[in-house]
Amino acid sequence: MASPGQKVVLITGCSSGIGLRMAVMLANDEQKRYHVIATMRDLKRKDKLVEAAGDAYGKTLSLAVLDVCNDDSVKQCINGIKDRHVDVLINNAGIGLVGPLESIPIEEMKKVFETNFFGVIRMIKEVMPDMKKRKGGHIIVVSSVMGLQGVVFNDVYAASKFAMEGFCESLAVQLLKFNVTLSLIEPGPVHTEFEAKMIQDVKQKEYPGTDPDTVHYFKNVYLPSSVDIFETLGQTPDDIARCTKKVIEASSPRFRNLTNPLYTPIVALKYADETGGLSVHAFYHMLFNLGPLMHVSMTAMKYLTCGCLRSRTVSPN
Ligand SMILES: NC(=O)C1=CN([C@@H]2O[C@H](COP(=O)(O)OP(=O)(O)OC[C@H]3O[C@@H](n4cnc5c(N)ncnc54)[C@H](OP(=O)(O)O)[C@@H]3O)[C@@H](O)[C@H]2O)C=CC1
Ligand SMILES: CC1=C(/C=C/C(C)=C/C=C/C(C)=C/C=O)C(C)(C)CCC1
Repeated sequence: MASPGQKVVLITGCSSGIGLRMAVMLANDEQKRYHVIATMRDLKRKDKLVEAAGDAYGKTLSLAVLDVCNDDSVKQCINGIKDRHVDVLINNAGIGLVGPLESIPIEEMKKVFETNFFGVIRMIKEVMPDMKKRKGGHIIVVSSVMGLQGVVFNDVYAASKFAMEGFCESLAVQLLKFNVTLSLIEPGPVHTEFEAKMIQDVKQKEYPGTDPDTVHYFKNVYLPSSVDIFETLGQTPDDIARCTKKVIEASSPRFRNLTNPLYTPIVALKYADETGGLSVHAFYHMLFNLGPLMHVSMTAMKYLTCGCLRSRTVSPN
């Protein structure tokens, strides 16, 4: 239970990756300002978190079951908290989906929206009314740079994060009236199970219903570039946890928080040309023309800082 003066922080998806490191970092705050309720859908996966939390486990960190896709699970978890009082809600749970669109069953796409979009909404709907009543609270949503700029072969995942961005932009204005803050965390590539699951998934899949050219572009052009981007620009889950802690502790937290300055130019491109042509053609050129010749991430960085970018990207060829 939280001690007087401690903020109650509830985090979703703490069995691995970013959620796990956020829980550990906040629970080990030197000034003991937080009581962390680290949630996961399956407590059988708790060992890594418990080990990483060390002495904080059972003191400033407690565990609870929560599946963001299940109404009853969300209600039960929040009802189990003293006075249903959550000061900071961190919506972190999420799943990826990558591959040629033709090969992905609609059911799999719905699972992505059910987790990344409706999962967050389900959490906010449960916690927000109490925050509004108390005239205080902070809702954090782990979105992604792919919520701001789409990436080839990540069509549905990017769409789920774009949906989240629109939802949050709309809700943030109303919440301000109730002194409730809403912040988005926008990580670029991060080394977690998310990346490992993607690589594992790709190895197993056959891509039925997809023409050989598309499979070739996905496997032999996109994937090596993606691996290269992760290697060159990838952050650690601790980087994201540190950034999120700063957002929680800021006197006036920003609405959008990009975590990776190296990735920022890739996102900024769309704001340089409102027609959208610049980013579509720049990414085409980087992937299909420059990518196979050298490391795409190095090329991307040089390319994006080049003054003649616009004239080089009006035509894809
Ligand atoms: N890694 C990256 O490159 C980036 C990740 N992000 C975002 O960061 C967030 C965390 O991902 P990351 O740590 O990288 O990936 P991980 O796969 O390591 O962690 C995802 C977590 O979400 C949990 N989860 C999935 N579905 C549910 C559910 N229905 N209910 C509760 N928990 C669930 C997983 O639990 P379980 O163990 O049960 O599967 C796991 O704990 C996601 O929202 C992701 O979109 C954003 C930008 C980049
Ligand atoms: C291939 C490729 C790209 C890949 C970007 C990737 C792979 C980003 C991954 C982001 C993640 C994993 C976000 C998670 O939410 C760029 C840079 C757009 C440039 C064009 C070619």
